[in-house]
Amino acid sequence: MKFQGSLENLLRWSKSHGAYFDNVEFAIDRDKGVHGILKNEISLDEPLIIVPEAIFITPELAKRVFGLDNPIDDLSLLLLAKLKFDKKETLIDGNSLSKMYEPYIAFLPDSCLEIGLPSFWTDDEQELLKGTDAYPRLKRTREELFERWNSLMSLLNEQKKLDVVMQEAPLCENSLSWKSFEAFSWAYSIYCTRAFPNFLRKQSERSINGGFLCPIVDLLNHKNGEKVTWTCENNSFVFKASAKHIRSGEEIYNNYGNKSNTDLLLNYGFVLNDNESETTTLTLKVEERVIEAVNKFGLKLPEGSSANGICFNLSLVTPLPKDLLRFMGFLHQLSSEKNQYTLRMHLEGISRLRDILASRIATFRSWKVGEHGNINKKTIELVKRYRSSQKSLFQRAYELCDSIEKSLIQKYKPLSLQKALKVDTEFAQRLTFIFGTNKLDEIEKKGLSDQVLLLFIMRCRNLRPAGDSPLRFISDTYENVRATIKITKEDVLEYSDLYHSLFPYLSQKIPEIFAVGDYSARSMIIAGTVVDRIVFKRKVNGELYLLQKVILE
Ligand SMILES: C[S@@+](CC[C@H](N)C(=O)[O-])C[C@H]1O[C@@H](n2cnc3c(N)ncnc32)[C@H](O)[C@@H]1O
Repeated sequence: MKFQGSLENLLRWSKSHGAYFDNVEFAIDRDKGVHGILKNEISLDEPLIIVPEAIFITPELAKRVFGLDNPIDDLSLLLLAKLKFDKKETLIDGNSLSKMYEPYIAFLPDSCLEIGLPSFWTDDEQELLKGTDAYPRLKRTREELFERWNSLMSLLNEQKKLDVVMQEAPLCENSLSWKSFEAFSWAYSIYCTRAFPNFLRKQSERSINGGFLCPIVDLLNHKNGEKVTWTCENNSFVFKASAKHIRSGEEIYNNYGNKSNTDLLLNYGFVLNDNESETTTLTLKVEERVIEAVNKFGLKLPEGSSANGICFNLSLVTPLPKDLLRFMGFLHQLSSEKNQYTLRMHLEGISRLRDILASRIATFRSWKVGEHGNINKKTIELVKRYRSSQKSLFQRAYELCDSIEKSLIQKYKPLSLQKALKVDTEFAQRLTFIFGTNKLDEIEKKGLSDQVLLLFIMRCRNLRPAGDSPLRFISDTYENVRATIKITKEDVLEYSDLYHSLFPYLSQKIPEIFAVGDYSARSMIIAGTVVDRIVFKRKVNGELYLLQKVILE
């Protein structure tokens, strides 16, 4: 952290070039670093900070120094690295830029380590992020930066051998060569954490995604949702904050854009507690043919979806996107539901999604910091906060699965097996004889629910319920399956043991039920398909439902 002296020096320097911030005081503390505090309350449209263009560091300046025109940010980074690390003065039209910017450069954090972007953490520290959204992105950043630096060096005819080793955490000591990858990494970290978008200065060039450095305004910390305005007028950067909510003595925040903790962590090296803009990614993998079928079915998948992964974005506002729910439902479509999206698919999809979310949460819960390794304590704390905010989002999505499932059950009121058995008390009473209990929860605990369902479905068919009976749709579904099913050898093998464990024993012991109608092995196989088509098990309480086909919009 910088000392008060270098901050005062910077403030004096900026004022001598015409910067204005009379109602702002800048302070340094251990947790917040440098930050701005409101000295006097002012009216809403009064600027808090004005910085003249003369002290910006811009791509145009870099272009003039190097006499090159390409690529926009990389030359700016090189200029910054030159201003900090080059022992020789950087001159422009005979004037020394090094002297001009000395108070600003001297104030900036000295090393990548101090700036703290995860891309420059030690390998052991980076491993702490494994399994989060940040991990693959931070690996890419470092590699891309290395490529950018390499091409810049070729441009300057300074081509380094490609086997230059990327150091674990570039040290950025003052003795570094200004053209080194380490110096470039330092400049990148400074730009990443402090630069403003170029299009603010050149409104006509919105496509320019590079940045410029604007001293003083870059001393303000960030808060999501803070109402601030940035404008470039009369050759100056004008910063206004909605000072309505700020009292004198309180911190003035900037707003770097409402960002998720992954973005804040990777680009600024911190995270926010209770971040309202938090997002996370749920990546699901399916085969290419499934993706084709999903597209054909007309479901929208996130951009870039492929067999390598479909990345659904979960946010605090929308923890469970509709497209994700539909996709999960589609994965459980049966051939009898071709071109349809049914309540059963929807419930089954939600239930499976809940399992996936539960396993993500369990992975977050079981995460532990290894005992050894080159790891800074502050980094551990930061990663813990980041992981905890990501876990909360998965947790929220998980809880939402439960509440959506509950409201669907309340809305469509499907027939529970419990209720269905009340319609056929004769069958229900025999359950104690067959399974040792007629309590469904005990039967479920013994893992015998499937047998109850098969027997009950065969029974429903043999009962031939009347048109207005709540059990009628079960026998209708049975008939439907019977008319179309093609029984294979595998089906016979699958049900053989179970069938012979129950029959002819049941037909002999309870003939009033199991000797009336068709209780053949074939009938059990048909009932098995009926179970697939109509049964839904609510995992929260183990309750079994028999669903009539409901097609959802
Ligand atoms: C533009 S600078 C702001 C001034 C900075 N505090 C300093 O000491 O120079 C951005 C850096 O400030 C820190 N920062 C900004 N907002 C923060 C916040 N809300 N919580 C923690 N750190 C923050 C981060 O290190 C970030 O990379």
